Amino acid sequence: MQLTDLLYKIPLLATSGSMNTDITSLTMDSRRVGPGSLFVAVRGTLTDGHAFIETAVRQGAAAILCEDLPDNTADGVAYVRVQNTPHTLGLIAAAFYDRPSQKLRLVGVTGTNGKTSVATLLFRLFRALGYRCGLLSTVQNQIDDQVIPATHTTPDVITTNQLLTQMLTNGCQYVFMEVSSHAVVQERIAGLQFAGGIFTNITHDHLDFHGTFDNYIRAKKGFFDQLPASAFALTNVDDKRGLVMLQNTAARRETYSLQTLATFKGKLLADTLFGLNMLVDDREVWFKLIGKFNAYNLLSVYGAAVLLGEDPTEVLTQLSALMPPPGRFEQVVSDDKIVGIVDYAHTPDALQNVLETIVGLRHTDEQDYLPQIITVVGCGGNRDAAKRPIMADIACRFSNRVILTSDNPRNEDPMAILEQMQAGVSPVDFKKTNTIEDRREAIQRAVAMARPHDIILVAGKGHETYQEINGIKYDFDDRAVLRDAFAERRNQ
Ligand SMILES: CC(=O)N[C@H]1[C@@H](OP(=O)(O)OP(=O)(O)OC[C@H]2O[C@@H](n3ccc(=O)[nH]c3=O)[C@H](O)[C@@H]2O)O[C@H](CO)[C@@H](O)[C@@H]1O[C@H](C)C(=O)N[C@@H](C)C(=O)N[C@H](CCC(=O)O)C(=O)O
Ligand SMILES: Nc1ncnc2c1ncn2[C@@H]1O[C@H](COP(=O)(O)OP(=O)(O)OP(=O)(O)O)[C@@H](O)[C@H]1O
Ligand SMILES: N[C@H](CCC[C@H](N)C(=O)O)C(=O)O
Ligand SMILES: [Mg+2]
Repeated sequence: MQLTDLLYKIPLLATSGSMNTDITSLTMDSRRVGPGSLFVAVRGTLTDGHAFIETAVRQGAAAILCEDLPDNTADGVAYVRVQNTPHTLGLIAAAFYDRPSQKLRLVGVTGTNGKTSVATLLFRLFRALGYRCGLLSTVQNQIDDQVIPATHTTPDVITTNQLLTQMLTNGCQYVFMEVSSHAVVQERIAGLQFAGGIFTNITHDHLDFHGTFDNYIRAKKGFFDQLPASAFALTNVDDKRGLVMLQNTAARRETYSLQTLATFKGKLLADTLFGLNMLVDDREVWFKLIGKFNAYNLLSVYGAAVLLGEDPTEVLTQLSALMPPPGRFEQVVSDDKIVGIVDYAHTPDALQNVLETIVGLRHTDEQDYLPQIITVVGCGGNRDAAKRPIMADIACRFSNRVILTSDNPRNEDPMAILEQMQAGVSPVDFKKTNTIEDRREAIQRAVAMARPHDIILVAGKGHETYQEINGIKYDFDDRAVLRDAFAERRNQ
């Protein structure tokens, strides 16, 4: 495609070289530049892509898109200066791939917690309703049955356009994707046309990246600000910031709630270890998911499906048969009835929700013995440090025993992270905590201390199948470790 076609309608600040150059690939990473590439220089958090313009030229780049032109330009290479390269990249990627997002119905889900759950449920629901579908999520990307590993919650905008193109080729009519706050700020959704947007909730997370909670709210709201008038914007009005999200959107405003008047109204009747019983728009339904937070997730999925034109009764029938996504309240039960729960709760709010759910379920158990709750939890390295003491405190408040351990230390010292977690534990709670840096040992210890009917929550990693330490991802799966520990207990 010619550079001039890619730049159609894009405000240019300066150009040099021929705009009729043929562009055969797009990239924002100099290491991927080849002959015919358009290299887009993006200022990142670690380095500045502008520093790699010369490298890109040496590797055969046909054109450079940047915010600052280099002092020396090379002959035969086109240079284009724009105000905002990541945003422009989104527009160019859409043009380069012939606007796949406009040819199918793309629905985005944003919020601190619940994005994967809602996007995955929508994907499974629409497949059950007979459509071919695509999914872009933290756990994995999917084109019908074909699984494509995911590296981010929201891929970069080039990858997204490539995947959408593949989805179109495979006949997908609907695509459901998670929209992380990082992605909004880094313009990873620029140029995508959404048919709908869903807001789940907003609580403490990622303050390392956004700086303040207000910036974090603004980032999430940025998704709704860019929705077109043809889209729907479906928000959770029970969340304090639910309506703020829709303040400036051009999209049709719709709401869901378990507490007040809304377009889609739910009422929780029962929350058990076997599932949720709810009234959804006055119809009584049993779902296989557990926990009040999932009542919200289900209600938003139902609302979105109805807004996309599906029959409410059919939607509820199919939805009631769906299982939770991997690593979300996933149960591993021992022969002697210790209940292991692996959950991706990696924020204070998620941890509290899951533990409140477990406390509630525990009381429904008809044993003489009140089961104990043992929580194994850690916090990721190179991520929001402010949540560490808070999560440790929450774990203690809702559990009988807590084992603090590692969760993807990345490039940080695991013991330093654990000390920051310990700082959140009150002196009274301290005696119920242990700190075991090695996550496998921590889970084994929890299993050793449990009695039949006790509940072990292993929080933070959910579906993850690795533990990342100093840039290396070692095989690690909470579910497998729990299963092994249960098997060992049986053999003793
Ligand atoms: C903090 C963050 O979001 N970082 C992302 C960002 O990296 P960055 O801004 O630090 O990039 P950089 O390394 O400074 O490089 C700047 C530019 O120079 C380019 N470069 C760099 C080196 C080189 O030799 N040549 C070159 O051209 C890079 O390709 C980049 O375009 O842009 C990169 C390229 O797209 C991403 O891979 C990277 O994700 C990192 C790996 C990451 O861990 N991100 C997490 C925090 C994230 O995005 N998480 C959210 C989910 C959060 C949630 O739970 O809600 C997600 O959407 O996954
Ligand atoms: N609607 C919700 N409200 C609060 N907590 C939730 C909700 N849905 C799920 N959770 C909790 O948050 C955890 C993560 O859920 P999920 O993976 O769906 O969120 P996410 O927004 O995709 O997370 P990420 O930002 O890592 O992509 C779950 O394991 C559960 O503990
Ligand atoms: N999407 C989140 C996932 C965190 C999961 C947790 N296991 C961790 O590694 O901190 C992030 O990248 O911040
Ligand atoms: Mg997710």
